[in-house]
Amino acid sequence: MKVARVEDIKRMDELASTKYGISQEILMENAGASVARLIESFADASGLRVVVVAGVGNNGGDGLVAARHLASQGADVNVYIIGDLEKITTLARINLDRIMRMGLPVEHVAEDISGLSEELHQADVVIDALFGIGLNRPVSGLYARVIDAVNGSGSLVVSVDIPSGVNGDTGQVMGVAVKADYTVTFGLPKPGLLIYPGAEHAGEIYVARISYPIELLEDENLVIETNDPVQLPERKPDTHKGDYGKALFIAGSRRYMGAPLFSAYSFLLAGGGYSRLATASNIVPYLGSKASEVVYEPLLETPSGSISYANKDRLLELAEWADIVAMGPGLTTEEETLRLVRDLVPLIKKPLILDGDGLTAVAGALELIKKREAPTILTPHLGEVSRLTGISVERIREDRIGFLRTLCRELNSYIVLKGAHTLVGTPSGKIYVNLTGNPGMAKAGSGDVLVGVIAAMLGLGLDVGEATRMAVLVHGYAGDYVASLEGIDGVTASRMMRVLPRVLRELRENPEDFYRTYSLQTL
Ligand SMILES: NC(=O)C1=CN([C@@H]2O[C@H](COP(=O)(O)OP(=O)(O)OC[C@H]3O[C@@H](n4cnc5c(N)ncnc54)[C@H](O)[C@@H]3O)[C@@H](O)[C@H]2O)[C@@H](O)CC1
Ligand SMILES: [K+]
Repeated sequence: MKVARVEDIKRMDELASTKYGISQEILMENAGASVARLIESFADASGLRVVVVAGVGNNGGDGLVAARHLASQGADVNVYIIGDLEKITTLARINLDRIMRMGLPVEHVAEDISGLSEELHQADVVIDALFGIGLNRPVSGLYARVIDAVNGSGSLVVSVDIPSGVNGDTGQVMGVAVKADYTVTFGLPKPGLLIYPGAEHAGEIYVARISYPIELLEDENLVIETNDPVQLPERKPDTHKGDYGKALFIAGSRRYMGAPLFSAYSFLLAGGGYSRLATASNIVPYLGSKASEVVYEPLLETPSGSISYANKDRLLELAEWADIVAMGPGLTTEEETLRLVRDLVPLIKKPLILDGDGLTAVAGALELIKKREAPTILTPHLGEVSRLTGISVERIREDRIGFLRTLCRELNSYIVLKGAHTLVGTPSGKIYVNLTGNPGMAKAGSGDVLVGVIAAMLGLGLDVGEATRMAVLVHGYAGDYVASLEGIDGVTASRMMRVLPRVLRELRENPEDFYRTYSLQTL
């Protein structure tokens, strides 16, 4: 499903009216009605005690429409307007007038919120229509007190479009924000509902289409979407291992034996054809006993046991042989090895996945990546991308999507920005918000599995963008599967690796299950 930023919604809104004659008033009516419909789907409206907390913008207008619909179903609705009535929008004013003529109790709250607080406690359902995507500054004063009162009410909270106080584009909490049980969002989901901390405030998300034409909902200009599965290429009968990718992993050291194993073996378990692991010679016997399907290339070591610079020419030869190269897992940060990585990056003419210590190697030398002609895939978490770019984690968090779009273009790379939720960006400026995965995966080794899965998806024949995002989806799905078996604390790289084949089979044979679990619900 596409995801709409505030600027996208404004464009859709404009087009709905100019191109299709669907006025803002119709959209507001549908929006408010959909909120009422959701509430009616889980509670009998008759006698239901509903409190609507409305601002003076169009988000408040939606709340007033919901109030009217619920009242006409017999609900006991109380409306509180918060904000400067001089600034009320035309449509909110029209809808305020309607409910006043219907005799609904409406109170304007200017300072004292004790009456409102009392009502909030008594309510069965609170409709949060204070701010929507028009929020443009931090919340303070009366508004902050009202939001605190909503959060402290203990009543069920339904947010209109987005929890008030959450930034629609970035998911940042602008001072304080409503914690909703449900959010009904209009047209398309907003990035702020999918990115943390906004995602945590949104509760269960419902998308109400409010009669936007499909053409607008699927517009090519919408650059963000949820990461939905792409079709996995079939394994045809008349094929051999070379048809599923020849992958070269440059990984590992005497200190890190798991990382190379997880990468090189996950490649095979996720469907890849030929896995070759170039690694510190001392650890090859151990790795061979763990994964004998992998082909090993024992490399010369530095005295401390990481891959030495002397292997450069041999590694370039191997890269010539390979279809895909992955470099980084468990390499250590020994300067000699990092120098080797830096020198190899621009010379490798194949799609290159750079992870972990491979990313550390190029921090401060990003021109090496820019120079590459073959595709580059980077898989940093927030800390690594901060080191890579010199931009602080806090700054990146303020607008992950905007940051990632810029970086992908600047580095001409596909970038997986790990975290909740993981984002995948492409050089052309597309962003995919991944919805699989869980906090149990925040554990050593997890990223190494991802490297192998990306290589496998390339090996299966997906293009680079599809392979990267499908790998992220599969990886998270595997983490969720293990969590369902072992509990969230029991998610480990080796368990995830072992369930990769099952996850792929599910996606091939039973994709409906994926959609049932991960799709946003529509109203
Ligand atoms: N554009 C669309 O396609 C549709 C929009 N609709 C609704 O319209 C909403 C957007 O409406 P608006 O643009 O009027 O904006 P909002 O209703 O979200 O809020 C804007 C109002 O809040 C004030 N405000 C912003 N930040 C504040 C802060 N921190 N403290 C105090 N006041 C603050 C603004 O000055 C303005 O008065 C959407 O979220 C949605 O609920 C729906 O009616 C359906 C269609
Ligand atoms: K809201």
